[in-house]
Amino acid sequence: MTAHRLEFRGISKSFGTMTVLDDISLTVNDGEFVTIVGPSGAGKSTILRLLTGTEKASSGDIVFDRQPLSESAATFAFMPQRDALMPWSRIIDNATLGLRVQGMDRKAARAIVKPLFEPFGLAGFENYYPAQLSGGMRQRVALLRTVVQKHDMLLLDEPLGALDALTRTQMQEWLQTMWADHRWTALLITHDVREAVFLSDRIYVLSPRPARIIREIHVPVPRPRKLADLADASVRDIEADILETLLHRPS
Ligand SMILES: Nc1ncnc2c1ncn2[C@@H]1O[C@H](COP(=O)(O)OP(=O)(O)OP(=O)(O)O)[C@@H](O)[C@H]1O
Repeated sequence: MTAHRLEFRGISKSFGTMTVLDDISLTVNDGEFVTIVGPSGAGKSTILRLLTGTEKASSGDIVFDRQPLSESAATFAFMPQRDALMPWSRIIDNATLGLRVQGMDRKAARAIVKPLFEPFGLAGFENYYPAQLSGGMRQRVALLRTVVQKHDMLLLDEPLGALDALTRTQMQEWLQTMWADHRWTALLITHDVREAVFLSDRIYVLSPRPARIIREIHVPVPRPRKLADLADASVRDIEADILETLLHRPS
């Protein structure tokens, strides 16, 4: 039987008279990479804010490991679109920040983070400052800071959105490899359909606001994936299908 970690059951959310989310039901299974794609302003970030506790649903239930989220001890590691690194702190201190906030002392936090500098392509940059790193490297620091935190699920809000196209593509390939190695349970939000197809096991497509789920698409491409897989006809069909849904949404 599939192990759902996260379930949204009929979630709606309004701000005043404006309905943003309308009867959203979705699941994320253990070790699964799920992506939500949708038009700008549809309500994608609001979905993540319901999980981080910044917003509350107007109706419906959020369940984590079969418990209401409000009663569960689930922890989410959240990575925002901007890297949000502290410019005055060295990379090692930025990378350990999440662990320090969770109460770990500096030595223990460094011991966890340091071995990951190599696989994250950051070896030798421990004592640099964020301004001395490229955009792609800064995003890797932000992701490193996110994944080392004690978490049940990663929440990624357009984590590559601020990068140029080439760096973004390189980061997608790198992120895919990292995910294949670690199998974090992950919920990604993106506008980028190719990115969604390349990274995900499953994709939910949202309508414009008020956001409803209008498609759920499985991506049956074996892992590990290579960028060349995107050229495969079956993958291009999935991408075209999602774009068609977004552009000419069925009622
Ligand atoms: N706290 C709030 N109060 C009032 N309106 C809000 C609030 N938070 C979000 N909204 C509105 O809800 C809608 C959805 O916002 P949200 O940020 O979830 O969209 P999004 O799909 O993530 O957008 P984008 O892709 O452009 O980042 C927007 O119209 C936004 O203005």
